[in-house]
Amino acid sequence: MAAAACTPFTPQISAKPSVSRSNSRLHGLSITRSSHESVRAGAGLRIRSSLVVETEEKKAPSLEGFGFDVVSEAELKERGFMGLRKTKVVCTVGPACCGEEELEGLARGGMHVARLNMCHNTREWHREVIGAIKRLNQEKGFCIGVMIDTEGSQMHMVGHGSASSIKAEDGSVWLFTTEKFEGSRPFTIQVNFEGFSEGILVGDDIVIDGGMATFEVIEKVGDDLHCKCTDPGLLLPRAKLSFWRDGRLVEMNSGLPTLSTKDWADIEFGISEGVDYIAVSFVKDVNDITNLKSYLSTRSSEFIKVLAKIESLESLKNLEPIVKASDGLMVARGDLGVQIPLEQIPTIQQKVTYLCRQLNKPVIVASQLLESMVEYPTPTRAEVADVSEAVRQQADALMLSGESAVGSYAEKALSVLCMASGRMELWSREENRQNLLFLPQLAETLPDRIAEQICNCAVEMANKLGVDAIFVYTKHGHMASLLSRNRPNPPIFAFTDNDNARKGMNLHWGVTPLEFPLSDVVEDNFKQTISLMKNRGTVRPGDMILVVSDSDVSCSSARPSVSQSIQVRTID
Ligand SMILES: Nc1ncnc2c1ncn2[C@@H]1O[C@H](COP(=O)(O)OP(=O)(O)O)[C@@H](O)[C@H]1O
Ligand SMILES: C=C(OP(=O)(O)O)C(=O)O
Ligand SMILES: [K+]
Ligand SMILES: [Mg+2]
Repeated sequence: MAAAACTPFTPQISAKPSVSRSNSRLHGLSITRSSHESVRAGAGLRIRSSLVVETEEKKAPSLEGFGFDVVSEAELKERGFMGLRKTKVVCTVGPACCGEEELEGLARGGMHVARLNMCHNTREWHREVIGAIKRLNQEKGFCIGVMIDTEGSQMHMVGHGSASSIKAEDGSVWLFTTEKFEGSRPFTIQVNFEGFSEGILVGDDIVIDGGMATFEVIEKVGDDLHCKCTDPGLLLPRAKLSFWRDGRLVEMNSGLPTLSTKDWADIEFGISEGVDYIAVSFVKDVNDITNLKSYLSTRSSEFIKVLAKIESLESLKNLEPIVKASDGLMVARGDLGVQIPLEQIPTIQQKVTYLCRQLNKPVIVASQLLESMVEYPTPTRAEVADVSEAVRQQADALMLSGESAVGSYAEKALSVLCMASGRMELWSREENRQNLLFLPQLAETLPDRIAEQICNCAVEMANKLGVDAIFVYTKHGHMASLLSRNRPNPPIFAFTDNDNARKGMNLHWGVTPLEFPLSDVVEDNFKQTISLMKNRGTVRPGDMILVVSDSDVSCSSARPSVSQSIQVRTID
C-alpha cells in the first residue's frame, strides 16, 4: 500500500463476525478467480506465485482474537507499509512517566517495551506500573512488552553524606571505607562491599562514574584507602567506582554473585507479575544466563526472554557464548563506560550489534542516547548522530533511560528517537546502504536449515520483487526472527496465536507481531488474515505480499505434509 496513493478503503465485508477460534478455517469465503503456479524446489520448499481475487465474502471473519496493536495499525494507515518503523524502542519507566496518562502517551508515541530498573523504587511501585501497562494492552489495544532489569552487584558508593552531588576539589584528600556510618563525615566515602581495596596499591587511580572525577591512592590503612583528588569533579550519591593501574582497569573479583538474593527475589516477582523480559545486569559469563534460564524452566516460565547486559570487561571476554545462550543482548553503554575507555565504546557497540545479528539475537543499544533531553526539550546534534549511527548499524532496538524515567520531556525524547530512526531507515533503503553483513548458517538439523534458507531466500525475493509486506505465520516467532535477521526492506507481519511469542517479537527489528488464531492450513491463514486486514483498511487491492509459513498440512489428509513455503500473492 503506497502511502501516497492512500484512498479510503471501503471494506467489502459487512456481515457480523462468525469464525470460531477453535477452527480458523474461513467459512463462506468465495474465491471467484484464482490462478496458481506451483514449483517444487528442493526439500520441502514450495514456491507458489498466486493471484487471488477475493470478493463477495458471505461472512466476515471474527475480529476477536485478531490483535493488530493500535500504534502499528495507525502508522500503517497513515504512512503505508514502507512507513512502518523498523527500529524498536524501549523506555525506562520512572517517576516522570509512571502515571497512566504518561504511560499511555509513551505507548501512543511508539514504545515497544517498558523497562523497569529494579535498582530503584519499591516492589509496590513496580507492581502498579506493570498493572498499568497490562491494562493499556488489554483495554486500549497496545502490545507493550514488560522488561525488568536486575540490580546486580557492582562497586559503588553507599553515600558521602549528601543527598545530592558534592564536588571533589583538586588536591583534596578523601577516605574510602566500608565502615558504616550515619549522617555525614567530611571527606569520607562509604563503599558498598568489604574487601574493595584488596590488591589495590598505592599509586592506583580510582575513577568515579567513568570519569566524573579521579583520585589517586596515597595510603592504605587496613582495608581503608586514603586518596587524593587528581581530577576534580562531581560525586553523585551512588556513584560507581573503578580502579586503574598504568592506564588499565584493575579487574576486581568482588566475590559478589551476578544475581544477588535481592535479584532472585526480583526475578520471582517478575515471574509472578508475568513480565516478558529479564535483563541481567553485569553478566560475567555464560553460566549467569544458563542458570537463570534453567531456573525459569523449573518455574514453567521458559517463555520469559533472558537478555544479557554487556556492561563489564568480563562480559566482553566471554561475549560469544553469552550471546549464544541469551535471548537477546543490551549494549549497556553507561556502565561499560566505567570499565573501558570511552573511545572504545563505538567499536564495541558495532561489534556486539553485528555479532548479535549473525547469531540471530535481538540487540538493544542503551544509555545516554539523548541524555541532554533529561533537562532540555531538544537534543544535541551529537546525540541525534549517535541515535542515527545505532540505526545505521541496524540494531534491533534503542533505549531511553533517564530521558523517560526522570526527564521532563519523555514523550519528546521518544518522538526524537522515532523520527531520527525513521529517517535513517529510509535513507539506508533509498541509498541501498544496508551493509551486507555475512550471515553464517546457524541451523544444524535439516528442518532448521530449511527454515533458515527459506527465510534468507524469502527476504532476497521480497527485496528484489519489491513486495509491500512479508507475512509470516509462526508459533514461537523463530521464522519471524530469521526473516528479521536479513533486515528486509518491507515490513514483516508475524501472526501468532501465542501471546508470549507475540510479546517476545517486540524487540525484533522490522517485525510487527499480531495475534491470530493459527490454522495448520497456510491457505486458510492467508485468506483469513488478508480478509481481516482488508476489513480494517490495512491492505488494499494491488498490494503484493510475500507469505512465509512453516506449517502446511493442506495436502491430502491421508498424507499430511508439514513443510515450509514461500508464496507471492497479489491482492486484487
Ligand atoms: N523506578 C525508578 N524510580 C526512581 N528513579 C528511577 C527509576 N528508574 C530510573 N530512575 C532514575 O532514572 C535514572 C536513569 O535510569 P537508569 O539508567 O535505569 O538507572 P541508573 O542510572 O541507575 O543506571 C536513574 O539514575 C534514576 O535516577
Ligand atoms: C543500561 C545500563 O544499566 P543500568 O541503567 O541498569 O545501570 C547501563 O549501564 O548502560
Ligand atoms: K539495573
Ligand atoms: Mg548498568
